[in-house]
Amino acid sequence: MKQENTILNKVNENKAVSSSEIADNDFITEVAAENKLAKHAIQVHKFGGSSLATAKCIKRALEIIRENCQLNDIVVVSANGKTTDRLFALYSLVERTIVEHTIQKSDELTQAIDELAKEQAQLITELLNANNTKQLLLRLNKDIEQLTTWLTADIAQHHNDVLALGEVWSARLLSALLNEQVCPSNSIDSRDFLVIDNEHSCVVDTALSAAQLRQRRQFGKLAVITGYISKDSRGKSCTLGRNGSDYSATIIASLVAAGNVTLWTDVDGIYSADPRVVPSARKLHRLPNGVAKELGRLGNPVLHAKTLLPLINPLSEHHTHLHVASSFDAQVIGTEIGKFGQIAKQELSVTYLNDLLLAQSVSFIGEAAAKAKAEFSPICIDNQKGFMVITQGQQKALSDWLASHDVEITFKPVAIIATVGHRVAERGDIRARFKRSLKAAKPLNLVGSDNNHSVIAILPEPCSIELLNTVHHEMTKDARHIGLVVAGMGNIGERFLELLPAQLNKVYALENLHLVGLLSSKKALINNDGIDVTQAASLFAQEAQSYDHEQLISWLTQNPYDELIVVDITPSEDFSLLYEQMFSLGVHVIGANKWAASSSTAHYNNLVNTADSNNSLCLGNTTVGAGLPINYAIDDLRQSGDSISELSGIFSGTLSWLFETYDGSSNFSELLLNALAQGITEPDPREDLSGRDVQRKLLILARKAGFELALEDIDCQNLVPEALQALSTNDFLARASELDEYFATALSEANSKGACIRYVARFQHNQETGVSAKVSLEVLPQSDAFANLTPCDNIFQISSHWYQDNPLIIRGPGAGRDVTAGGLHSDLVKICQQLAHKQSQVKIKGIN
Ligand SMILES: NC(=O)C1=CN([C@@H]2O[C@H](COP(=O)(O)OP(=O)(O)OC[C@H]3O[C@@H](n4cnc5c(N)ncnc54)[C@H](O)[C@@H]3O)[C@@H](O)[C@H]2O)C=CC1
Ligand SMILES: N[C@@H](CC=O)C(=O)O
Repeated sequence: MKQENTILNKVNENKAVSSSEIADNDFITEVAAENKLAKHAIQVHKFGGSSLATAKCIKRALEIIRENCQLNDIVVVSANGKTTDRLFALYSLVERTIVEHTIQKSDELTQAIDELAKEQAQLITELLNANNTKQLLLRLNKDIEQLTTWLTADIAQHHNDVLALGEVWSARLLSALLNEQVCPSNSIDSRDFLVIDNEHSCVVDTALSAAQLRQRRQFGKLAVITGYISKDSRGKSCTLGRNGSDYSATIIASLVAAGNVTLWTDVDGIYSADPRVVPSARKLHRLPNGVAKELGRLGNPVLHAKTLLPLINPLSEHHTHLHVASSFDAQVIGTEIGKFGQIAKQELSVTYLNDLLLAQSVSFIGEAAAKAKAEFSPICIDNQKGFMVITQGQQKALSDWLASHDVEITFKPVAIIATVGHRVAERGDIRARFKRSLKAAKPLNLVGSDNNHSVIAILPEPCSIELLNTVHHEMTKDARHIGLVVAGMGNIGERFLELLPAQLNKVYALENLHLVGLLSSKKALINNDGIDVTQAASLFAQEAQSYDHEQLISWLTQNPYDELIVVDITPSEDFSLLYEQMFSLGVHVIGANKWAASSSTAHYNNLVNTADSNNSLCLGNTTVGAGLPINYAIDDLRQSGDSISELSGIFSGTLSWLFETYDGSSNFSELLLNALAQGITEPDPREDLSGRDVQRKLLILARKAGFELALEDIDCQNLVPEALQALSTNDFLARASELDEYFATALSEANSKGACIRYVARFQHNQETGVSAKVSLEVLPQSDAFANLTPCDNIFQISSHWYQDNPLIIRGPGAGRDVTAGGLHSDLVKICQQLAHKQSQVKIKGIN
């Protein structure tokens, strides 16, 4: 942020521009719209041709700009839709006309120019108000006259001037529309500042270009700059070649040291293989710079190696992140390219190139190979075996070059398929897996790239879609990255985190799980590169920052993982109210928190439906019985076709401990404080004593058993006297001795009958009488199954169609740090196992 501010100041210092320059470069509308832009960080946004193809697309781009830009940002545009192709076609037509001397072709030319002009005019009239339409149509007519002159009089001189018109029109139109509807804006022709040495090497004169750009930008106006074009030092128009607009955007970003470049395009990110032909391709949310560059070099359809060049400067302190996002669905998170840590470095992808040549010569062996490499930048080279792989377009130049050295060369048609990832060529396991997956294709050779970010297999035949799918499957089958966020770092949360490192080491299903977020009620530590699990608590203590729920949801929306699991170990109703948003984002939730599962019927049903419709998984086994498998047992009976008629037992570890231990020898309140200190009560022990905790648990189990019930349908005996109910937790604890008399009396009355007191939950369903449910203090004979538990144990008794005469009983510790944290880990493993079988769903707007 600091850096961005510095740059803004520099731009402002240099804002002195002569009035004639403004008039030349600025489209002035009668009243500029007041600034309605939302964000505040320097960014470059580039819109590709498909994102500006129609009036509808342009309006969508306008919306994206409104939501994502500030005035000092820069918008770079390609020509609208297929305008550049049409300009190319015009040029070729003229060339043919000249060669063939045909009059007929010149009619065709006039018609083609008319069509092009009409198309532009239509965009202008559809989008702009009457006055701006008039002005832009006048300028378009002038350009068309100029185009006709170039094409008919001096064509050879003006090849690039002709091609440049597409971007000029596009920038002018978007800038005018912004002026009308969003913010003050000016369009800039990049030939007015961007200077390169020549079209072939495209080396930018950085100092001159940056200085000229500073002069062209106007303070308080959003600059819309033409992509694709530039000029050489003699002032001649140049283009930046295929996908030149992306390259323009990154050059411009480097000139202004922008923090971000977003390429708004028709696909929603970079995938682990071309998703048009590999249905199981996964979106790569974060790609390290070097890996992205290698992908571009080896045929990725979205990325081009040149695009990344201006952003990768190992000597520079400044790092610009590149995003690829879909202008057709701006809410979908795309791919971010930049400097990332370990998780992003584990990503693997597969790419291929057909129609290549394997060139063999002694000139490619040993030290001599270096010259050939410098001259031709081959796709790969093996200087031991003396071959390199080049494009067909390089064949003639390479033959000529070797002929001049009087050396022989042979060429053989080949294709390549490569696995790309951070330093994969150094990893024996990946090479071996890649080799195995290629067995049927009989590769001629396997070569590691110079930067080690790819292993390239040279194929004797073109790479088939089938082979691409097979290799992709093998290389990425276990590569789903799962992010883990832990909310609540109290009694149970702390233990959960202590157990995490060992779990990650020994449980295979957790292989791709990364701890990425820790939350308490006030602070959050989020790290997309992963939090060291062995130091989670201390890192949280040192680095966590204040946050609010809006920020949390915004991060959850943008999270870069294939799957995200939130483990809710809070007692907070507020936090449980976020579940619906989490589910609608496809986030999975594991809860020890009972609020959501025992909320109102409408809210609960809505949560279940939202989770279902978004394929979100939700497990909450520890909400009842801590680690005991009671939720699972009920689920299993129900899913297997059994029907449950009765559920009863001791559902509270706290109350079990208290009543099993309480024999009158010490005060009830002393035991209560003792239980609190052991961590077996709820954070506020009145949640236990009021019966509410047991009431919630009975509701959760009854719902699991398939009954539609609400909390109010369960009678609940509150053991907290009215006078203590409304106090703060601390005040309640200070006055806990006021509980003693009631329990002393209840105990002595029960004992006088040879009985004991226990807090019992009972649910019954009967065809005739319907449902009855209550939680209360009962006097039980000492021989009762619920009367003789180890303190803190829970007991669950289930009667069902299958368990009629002899009920199913589950008994064991129902509260406590270890068993609850263990139960949460068990849920975590289950979710990860289920996610391992989940197919990723590829979403590509604009392609399918
Ligand atoms: N203690 C036990 O044996 C069992 C507890 N549970 C449940 O586990 C949960 C946690 O219990 P304990 O660890 O004993 O509580 P605790 O009070 O020791 O810890 C709760 C933690 O949650 C955090 N927190 C509170 N509100 C939050 C919010 N809105 N966002 C993020 N963090 C928030 C607090 O900062 C605190 O670190 C409770 O819901 C409890 O019912 C479930 C089964 C057994
Ligand atoms: N206080 C609860 C803890 C778990 O939910 C209990 O006693 O069971």
